[in-house]
Amino acid sequence: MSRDALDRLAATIAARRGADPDTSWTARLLAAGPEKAARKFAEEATEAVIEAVRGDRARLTSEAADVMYHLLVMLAACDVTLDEVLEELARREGTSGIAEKAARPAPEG
Ligand SMILES: N=c1c2ncn([C@@H]3O[C@H](COP(=O)(O)OP(=O)(O)OP(=O)(O)O)[C@@H](O)[C@H]3O)c2ncn1[C@@H]1O[C@H](COP(=O)(O)O)[C@@H](O)[C@H]1O
Repeated sequence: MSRDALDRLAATIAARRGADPDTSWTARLLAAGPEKAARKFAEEATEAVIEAVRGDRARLTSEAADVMYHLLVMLAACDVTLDEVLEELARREGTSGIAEKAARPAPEG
């Protein structure tokens, strides 16, 4: 999926806020709140993990698409934009993963 396609999907998800939950899965998830979206993301991630461990490439590809879609819905439910996530990835470019981990903000609460 190109960056354009990812942007279009994020825009579609944002536009579904307040849409009819009977006709839009995205609207249904957003109306249910961040916890539902987060649980659905975790469920889809687990399904992707299972396919990765099983080594089923085609099913992993399909589950990974579900994961990416549900990640975007969870971010939207939490008012975090795709641009913010991509900016964070860009900020990390060229730094080692070990140094980056040490510099991460501590979790709130
Ligand atoms: N990429 C997706 C996408 N991937 C998965 N899903 C939906 O995610 C849902 C969850 O899948 P499950 O198999 O877990 O469904 P389920 O078991 O019935 O759900 P639960 O009972 O567990 O809650 C299904 O209804 C899938 O259709 C998606 N729904 C929407 N999109 C994209 O979002 C756009 C807008 O969709 P709507 O909001 O539905 O108009 C679409 O055009 C697509 O581009």
